[in-house]
Amino acid sequence: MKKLSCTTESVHKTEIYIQKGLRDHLFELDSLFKKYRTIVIITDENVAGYYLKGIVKQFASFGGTVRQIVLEPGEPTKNLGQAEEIYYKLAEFGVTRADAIVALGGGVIGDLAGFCAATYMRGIDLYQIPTSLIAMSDSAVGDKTGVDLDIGKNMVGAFYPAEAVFVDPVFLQTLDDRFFIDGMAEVIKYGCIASGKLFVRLTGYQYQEDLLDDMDSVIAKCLQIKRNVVEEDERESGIRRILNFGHTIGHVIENYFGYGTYTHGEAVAIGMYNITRMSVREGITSEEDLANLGQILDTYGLPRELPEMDLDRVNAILQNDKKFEGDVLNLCVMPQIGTAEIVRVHKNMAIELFQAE
Ligand SMILES: O=C(O)C(=O)C[C@@H](O)[C@H](O)[C@H](O)COP(=O)(O)O
Ligand SMILES: [Zn+2]
Repeated sequence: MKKLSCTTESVHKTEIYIQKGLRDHLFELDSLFKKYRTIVIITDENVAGYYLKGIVKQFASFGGTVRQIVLEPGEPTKNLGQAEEIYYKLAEFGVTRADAIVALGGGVIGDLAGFCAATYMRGIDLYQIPTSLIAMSDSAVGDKTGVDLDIGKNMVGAFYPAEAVFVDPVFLQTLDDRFFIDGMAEVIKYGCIASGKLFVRLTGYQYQEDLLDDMDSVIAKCLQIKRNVVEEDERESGIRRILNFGHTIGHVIENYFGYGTYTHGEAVAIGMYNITRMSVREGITSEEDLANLGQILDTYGLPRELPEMDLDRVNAILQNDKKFEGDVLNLCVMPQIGTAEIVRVHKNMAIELFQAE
């Protein structure tokens, strides 16, 4: 037998910059960007209306060609057909492996543009400029890219690190209220799974303006937690599963009602509350912590009651969850606010998550 080993250069450093007003100072980052002949900015119509012109101008100052791809907003855009259209556009623009994609938008744009960056010519450089709270506090960091299939959320994708992520909370000033609240579900998730202090802090804001004022440090806390988890387990074979608190139920709801009917955050909020209801029944979590979780979801205007669903259809969707290991589903529960634990549930029992007590 001949034996070879192949060690690849898979360790990658993503720089994460968090600063109010950063979006007006991108032109100062010439050391990062002047090496690209072409930079393609992928965004959606809503974000383009507010910001594209200003951002293009700054990227143009690096001397290369700046191209734009503007997509319809919303989760239904995150599909393989759309990715294929993007590949053809990139080819038409003459994009090579020496060029870069900038994802300017929320979670949908970040996941889709990231997936195209990961797969076009087997990978070109990617930068993320998140403009929604969900993307700033969660999805733009951690290397997950992907698209939805009819049978499940994020079913096709790649772990693909960005070169850098630029977080500017000032973008949130133009974010629709429903999507601000949507992002708060992920922020609350970080309090639930890893920081009781963050959870308590989030209960203390009287007005949205106060929270917005503090947003750079709230986001920094979420991303610090996420960074620590992802550094330990990028490919989700262990601790990274805690980031999926509320997501097994959440992904089923998003898929069941059609992507975009419930926002991701709304579905995750229902998921966090109902998995916790189950863990109270199992004696893992106290009634008091469930009540505190319910209270904070109410305060931020997030839903928590399971909508009525046909259990056979639910079960069919549930079986495509990515947290299955063979017949066993790994579920994140919250023993106490600020802590997380993975419990293993057989696939025949998983449907109980959706059953009234
Ligand atoms: O980054 C992660 O890992 C997360 O679980 C964060 C989630 O908030 C995010 O929605 C993620 O995209 C879900 O991942 P998936 O693998 O369950 O599709
Ligand atoms: Zn999520």
